[in-house]
Amino acid sequence: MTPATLPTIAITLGEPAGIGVDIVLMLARENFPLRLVVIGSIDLLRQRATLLGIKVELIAVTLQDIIPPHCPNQLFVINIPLNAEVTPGVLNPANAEYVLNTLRAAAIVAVHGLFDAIVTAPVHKGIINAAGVSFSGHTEFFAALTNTPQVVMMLATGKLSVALVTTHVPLAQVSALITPARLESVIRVLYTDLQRKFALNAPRILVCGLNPHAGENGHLGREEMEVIIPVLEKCRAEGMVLIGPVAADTAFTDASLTGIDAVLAMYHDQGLIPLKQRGFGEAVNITLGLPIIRTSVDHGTALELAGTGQAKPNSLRAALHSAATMVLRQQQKETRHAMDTM
Ligand SMILES: NC(=O)c1ccc[n+]([C@@H]2O[C@H](COP(=O)([O-])OP(=O)(O)OC[C@H]3O[C@@H](n4cnc5c(N)ncnc54)[C@H](O)[C@@H]3O)[C@@H](O)[C@H]2O)c1
Ligand SMILES: N[C@H](C(=O)O)[C@H](O)COP(=O)(O)O
Repeated sequence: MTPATLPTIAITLGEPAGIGVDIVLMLARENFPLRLVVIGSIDLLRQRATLLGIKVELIAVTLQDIIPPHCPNQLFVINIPLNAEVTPGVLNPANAEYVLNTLRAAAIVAVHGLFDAIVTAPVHKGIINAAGVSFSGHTEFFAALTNTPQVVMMLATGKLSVALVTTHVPLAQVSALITPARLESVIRVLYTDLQRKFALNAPRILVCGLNPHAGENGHLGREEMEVIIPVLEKCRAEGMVLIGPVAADTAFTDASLTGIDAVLAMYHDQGLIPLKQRGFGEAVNITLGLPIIRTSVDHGTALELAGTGQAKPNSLRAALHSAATMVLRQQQKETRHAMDTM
């Protein structure tokens, strides 16, 4: 790979009192073939680097600057100033707007093609809401910012990829949200992005039921018969390979997962408990359906570890790698397309 084709990736620091800052600094020590730009507070990076004893050169850049390939112990930073001083581990609603500003800046640069992808460090949903801003997650925030009607949250580790029909909603609302229209559009986004972003020509998707034993023919719940089965039949008629709805309790056994490219779970914990059981700390969160490439870590802000040096950067490393792979795949596809049309 020549330097000219290296992906340029923007990485947001997330909640300033959390471990996002720590793991970005830890990763900066490593060598990887990318151009990396951190979007966040340069003062915060400096203070946390001192606390952790990490020697790193922090270089402020603007959108006009050309970003060189990453060198260990060096970070290029688009500085977004904090609103208040930060104590590691201590949340402060005064910095909620700072966090949102980093996300807005990242989305803008990615949408305008200045950077190839965004990787996000974890934010604290509760403190943003406590500051008076309704916020349920990056997934929904980036969907709204980019006017994307349907996005899909998918987490992946090793050979297991799990996508969700509903995301950050109270459990009591899940059933009402599983409508034929939502399920069909989630399946279409998942299917298309598995093809586009993961180079799977004919993805095989295992679909979980909502109820115990996938409803037991309507005796334990009717969502399978009234919503899930009709939608699967409609999509199958177009050639999609959709298996299910299967009982979710055995959907994640090795036998059930054989030959499966992704599992579609009906709600957050149905899918993410087995996924994180398998690979917590190593998995990647990918937002499908967006006009930009966005990945993230599989963990939260771990406030108790901020500034201690105990946080592990593995999921962040995996998120960077996954974003870079998708960028390179897209570049190759565009090159092939350009050559085909010459
Ligand atoms: N991508 C994101 O922005 C994201 C993802 C998940 C959770 N969150 C948010 O994070 C906040 C805290 O969530 P939580 O407490 O449920 O989960 P958490 O992931 O922060 O912590 C769960 C456990 O895992 C440990 N842990 C987490 N990351 C680690 C790492 N990199 N290295 C070592 N140990 C690690 C923590 O110490 C804790 O014991 C919540 O506001 C939640 O919404 C954000
Ligand atoms: N649901 C995710 C998880 O459990 O890892 C997490 O909350 C992050 O979601 P966003 O990427 O939407 O912030």
